[in-house]
Parts: sequence; structure tokens; C-alpha cells
Amino acid sequence: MAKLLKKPVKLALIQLACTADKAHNLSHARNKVLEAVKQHNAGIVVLPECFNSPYGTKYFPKYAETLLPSPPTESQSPTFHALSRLAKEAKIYLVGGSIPEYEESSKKLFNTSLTFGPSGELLATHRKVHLFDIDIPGKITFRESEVLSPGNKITIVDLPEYGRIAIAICYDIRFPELATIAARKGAFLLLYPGAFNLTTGALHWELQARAKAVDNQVYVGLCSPSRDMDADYNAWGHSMVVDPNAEILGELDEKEGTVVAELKGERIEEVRKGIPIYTQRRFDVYPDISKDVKLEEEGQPPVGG
Ligand SMILES: NC(=O)CC(=O)C(=O)O
Repeated sequence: MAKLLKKPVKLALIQLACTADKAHNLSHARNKVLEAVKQHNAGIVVLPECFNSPYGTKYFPKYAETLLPSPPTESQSPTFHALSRLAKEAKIYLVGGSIPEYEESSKKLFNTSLTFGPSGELLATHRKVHLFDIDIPGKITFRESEVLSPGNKITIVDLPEYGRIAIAICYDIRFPELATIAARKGAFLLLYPGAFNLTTGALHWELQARAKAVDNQVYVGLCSPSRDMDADYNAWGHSMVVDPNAEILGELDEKEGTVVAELKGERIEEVRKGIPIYTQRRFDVYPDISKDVKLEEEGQPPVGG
């Protein structure tokens, strides 16, 4: 039986109070991450979507940093360097939420997540693939596409000590294909820095987290900024960790805080053994999906199979 998660790991999601002061956000994030590592011995730590700026289309150009060519200089991206130093100092895998990115060559803006390893090395970059364009009359209208461009890849990262994780951003969670492909490629954990709001959060935040977990029988972590009712955009909060059986291992309310949960490979195996959808898939009935994500191409035998 293949081990998706090589050894237990503590996952910490930092539900940060994000302000309009970027320097403060960076030092505050550092304090909270170091606290989570010291108090809980967390090995993987996640920050929220747009953790270094307010969330809103009018803020993205102002707060954007240049990440390419990589590595950027300190003045091009203070956040890149702050996250890299922090991952190294704490000796952790750090999923740096997301930040507004400006790409000079294309003159485009992206909503981008950077992941660093314990030596401070950049492991992955994910640009939000599905932009948050919604219009619910009388409730909320938001159009990221007014200023942002979408990314164009699924982001799967190998953490040598633990195994494979996948990273996507907020609205990406509504597109199950990303999660399914990542899980079929052997991810044990799907991470979504995200900022749902008071309308969609109440309806869909927990539902999405638990749906992604139960459909794919993997751990799921959703990490939000804390709620600020004085901000233009009121984040839902409720950062949570869900286990492969869709059970909530830990959840915050709307205030700043940290949720920590221990992830264990045996739990994935137990759940997949009990309800073996992993070996019961009917790719003969849905060939369009199977052709892109055959496990054999990845050298990953199905767990429990
Ligand atoms: N903010 C987002 O990207 C997504 C969101 O709030 C939602 O899907 O709801």
C-alpha cells in the first residue's frame, strides 16, 4: 500500500488580521508563524489569501510586487524575502497565502501564492486560476478580472519529508477538477488560502472544504484572513482543517487565531479502505477525465488498491 503521507505532521493555519499596512502585515505574520511553530511544533504553516494587503481590486495594483525573474530583489518583492527568511528561520514548509503580483513583461497582475521550504528555497508558485467574478444582486458583486489575469496551471508540490500537497486559491476551490487531479496525482493535502465573504462564506465555505475532502479522501485546509468590519471586504474567517472523511478537525470563528491539526497517513488509508472509491472509479464511463490523470503515468499506485 503506497504511503501518501510519510510521517505525521502538524498543519497550522494562521487566520491573520490583515491591514492596509504591508510592513505591519509582514512582521505580524512572522510573529504568528513563529508562535505556531514554538507552541505546536507545526511543520506546515499557511497564511491567508492577500495576507499582505487589503482584499479588493483597487488595492491590487498598489500592493503588487514583482516576482520574476526569480528570485526578485528585496525591493521588487519584500514579501518574497520575508517569507523565505521566515521559512528558513522556523525550518518549516510555509505556504505564503497569496499576494498581488505584477509581471513586468506582460504588464499583468495576478493573485499569487508562494511556497517555501525549510531552507528558505522557493518550492512553488500558484497564480489563482479561476478569478472571483460574481454578482449576487443585493449581496455582493466582485470582479477580480477587472484588474487580474488568471494563472494557467495546477500546483502540486513535493515536500520531501512528508509527501505531496496541492495549493490553489479561494475561488479555485469551486472547481472540483483541480482537487480531483491533485488527489489522483497523489496529494495528501489540498490547501486553499481564501477569503470568502459574509454571503458566500455562510453558504459554501464549510461545504466546499468538506466536499473536497470527502470526494478525494484527503486532508483539506482553508485559511482566511480574520474579519474586519471596517474593511471594504469582510472576510468570512472560519479557517478550518478537514480530515479525509470530511470531519472537521479544527475551526476558528471570525476572529484572529491559529488552528492546528495533526495529519496522519494512516487516517487516509483507513478512510479509503472503509469506503474504497479509489478502486471503484469507472474510468470506462468517464474517459475524458481519466485520460489526463492516469496514476500509472505518475508512478503512483492507488492507496488501498
Ligand atoms: N474570494 C474568492 O476568491 C472566492 C469567494 O469568496 C467565493 O467563492 O465565495
